[in-house]
Order: sequence, then C-alpha cells, then structure tokens
Amino acid sequence: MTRAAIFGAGSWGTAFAQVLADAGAERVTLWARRPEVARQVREEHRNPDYLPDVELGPVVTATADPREAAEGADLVVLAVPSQSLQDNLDGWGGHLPAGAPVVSLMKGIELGTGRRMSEVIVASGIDERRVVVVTGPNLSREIAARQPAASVVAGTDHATADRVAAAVMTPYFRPYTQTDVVGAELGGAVKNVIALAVGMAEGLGYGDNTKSSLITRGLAETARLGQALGADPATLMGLAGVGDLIATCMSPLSRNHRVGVALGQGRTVAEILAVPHQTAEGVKSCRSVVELGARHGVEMPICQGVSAVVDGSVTPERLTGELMTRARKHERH
Ligand SMILES: NC(=O)c1ccc[n+]([C@@H]2O[C@H](COP(=O)([O-])OP(=O)(O)OC[C@H]3O[C@@H](n4cnc5c(N)ncnc54)[C@H](O)[C@@H]3O)[C@@H](O)[C@H]2O)c1
Ligand SMILES: O=P(O)(O)OC[C@H](O)CO
Repeated sequence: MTRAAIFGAGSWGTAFAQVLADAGAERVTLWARRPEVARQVREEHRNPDYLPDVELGPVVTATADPREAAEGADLVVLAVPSQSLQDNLDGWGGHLPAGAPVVSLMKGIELGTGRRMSEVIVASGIDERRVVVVTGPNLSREIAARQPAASVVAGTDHATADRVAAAVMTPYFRPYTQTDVVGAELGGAVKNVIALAVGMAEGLGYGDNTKSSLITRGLAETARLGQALGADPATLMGLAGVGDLIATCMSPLSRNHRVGVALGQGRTVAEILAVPHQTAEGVKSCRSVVELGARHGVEMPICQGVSAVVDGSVTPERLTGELMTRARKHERH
C-alpha cells in the first residue's frame, strides 16, 4: 500500500491526495508551506483556502515540515507553482526519499531557462527513470467531487509509470500510461496559454466560432513546438493535448480561462493579480513558451500575442486584429 508525500497543498495537491486515498493509499501526507493550512488539514480534515467543500478522509494528513512529510514515503508528488519548483527543491529536495518515484503534477515552463518541470527535477539529481508526469483534463474541483475523468501518467520508464498509474486508479480517475514525457508536459504547459487567449475572446464578447478557432490553431502551435522538441504527435492528440486544451479553454473553473476573461474585459494583469487568487500558470509560462519556441525556430503567434497582452504592450482588441490579418497560409504550415 502506498505511503505518499505530496509537496504543495493547493487545489490540485489536495484533490490528488484524495485520489491517492480513494485508490487505497495507506497514508497521504501533504506538505503545506503555511502551518495554518497544515493544521486545518490535519485537525479538521479540510483545506478551506483551496477546496472548502471537500472533506478529506482520515488517511490524509499534513505538516509544514518537509522532512516529516517525506519520512517513510514510497511515492513523492510535487504540486507547487512551476516557477517556484527550483527554489523549493533547493530548500527541501534533500529530504526526498531515495528510490521513490517522483510525480510532477505541474503544468508550466521555467522562465529564463525554458525547462520543463521534469527537467528541473532531473537536474536536481533525481534519476530520470524515477520521474513521472500526471497530466490531462483534470480540473481539481471536478476531481475532488469525484466526477469521472481520465489522465495521462507519463514516464520514460514504463514500469515506474505503471506503478504510479496503479497507485492513482479509482472509479472516477482513470490513468493511461505513456512514455512521451516531452509531449505530455508541453501539452499541459501550452494549453494554459491558449486558455488565456480563449478567455480573452470570451471577455471581448466573442462566441464559439472564435473560441474553437483559437483552440484549433493553438493546438497547431503546440504540435509545431512538440515536433521541434521530439514529442510524439499522437500525445498531443490525446488527453494531455487536445483533452486538456478543451477542458481548460472551455471551463469557467479554469483559473487561466478566468484570468483571460478578465483581460478581455479590459482589466490589467496587475489589477487581476492584486486580488488573492490561485495559480494561473499561463500568466508566467506564456513568455517562457514563446522563448522556447523562438529558440527552436517555431512560430507561435497566439502564444506571442498572449504574452504581449500580459506584458501590457498590446490590448486584446488589437491582438484580435493582428491575428486575423496575418498573411494567408496553408492550414498545415
Ligand atoms: N488546480 C487544478 O485544477 C490543476 C490541475 C492539474 C494541474 N495543475 C497544476 O498543478 C500545479 C499546482 O497548482 P494548484 O492548482 O494546486 O495551485 P494552487 O494555487 O491552488 O496552490 C499552489 C500551492 O502552492 C503554494 N505555494 C505558492 N507559492 C509557493 C512557493 N513559492 N513555494 C511553495 N509553495 C508555494 C500555495 O500556498 C498553494 O498551497 C500547477 O502547475 C497547476 O498548473 C492544477
Ligand atoms: O485552473 P487551470 O487553468 O490551472 O487548469 C487546471 C487544469 O490544468 C486542467 O486540467
């Protein structure tokens, strides 16, 4: 039976704790940065800041001490904001148990380096074969409500991915194993940026034709980046690509979608982020995705446009005009 340590007690870390518990884990320990969150999970079996309506079972506990969280764990899960991963690993990476699979739930690209989260983890000294990525159309509130969903469990070592898949399978959470870590991570990171664009379209008052066009052309950008980085195109046609893109772009539960709507309604990033909110990875990763694309000669006009709106150099209205008046081209190019 699994003894899991989850680093990051936000929406997804907490919902994933419930998945592991429902899949039969013996113990799930959440590491929370704030002692108050750890106390509430431990004593009240709730995480009011992130999943207020969810009662966590007795198997789920929490601590603010990373050493205590990691002690005796045979499965490690990382669920902190992507841009904080390196700092976090610098702080407590040394406590992670040797040999345990390390699961990344994060969907972002590191600013400045263009690294995927698995690359950050491997660079910290963890063997690549231990690293597994769980990604797909998995909005935390729906998973926490035990609504059926499928997911991708990707690892370069299939046996490790399969072990993780077995540890998370429940009647409402269906994992599919994969060995294409690059495609799985790119799908998860780029869809957040496209969801910002789709949200902007909604905020501007546009309808489903506009959103569908952005989703489809966003997928074309993701596929081009994937091809340049060696991803399997089939991965991006699966749950980690199309699946997550649809869920994130269309759902009012998506934080990226919601930030996009606010931008489309004319609010600035500074105004939106001034209100305490949960992580919308696309706000930071839009720039790193564009830089990664540029480094590999990949044209990503929607991501570039989103990045320009986020940095305040273009308005969503102007971006619409710019995207619609680009030179005509063949659909496959
Ligand atoms: N929420 C979802 O539906 C969902 C689903 C799949 C994947 N993800 C991905 O999971 C990752 C985590 O997202 P989330 O939804 O749990 O975010 P969240 O904003 O709900 O929670 C983030 C957690 O990290 C903590 N945190 C913030 N800054 C930190 C720092 N510098 N160091 C350590 N901890 C810090 C917060 O206090 C919080 O506990 C993201 O990469 C996200 O894209 C989220
Ligand atoms: O709320 P978002 O926009 O971070 O999206 C959550 C998940 O990644 C959806 O699969």
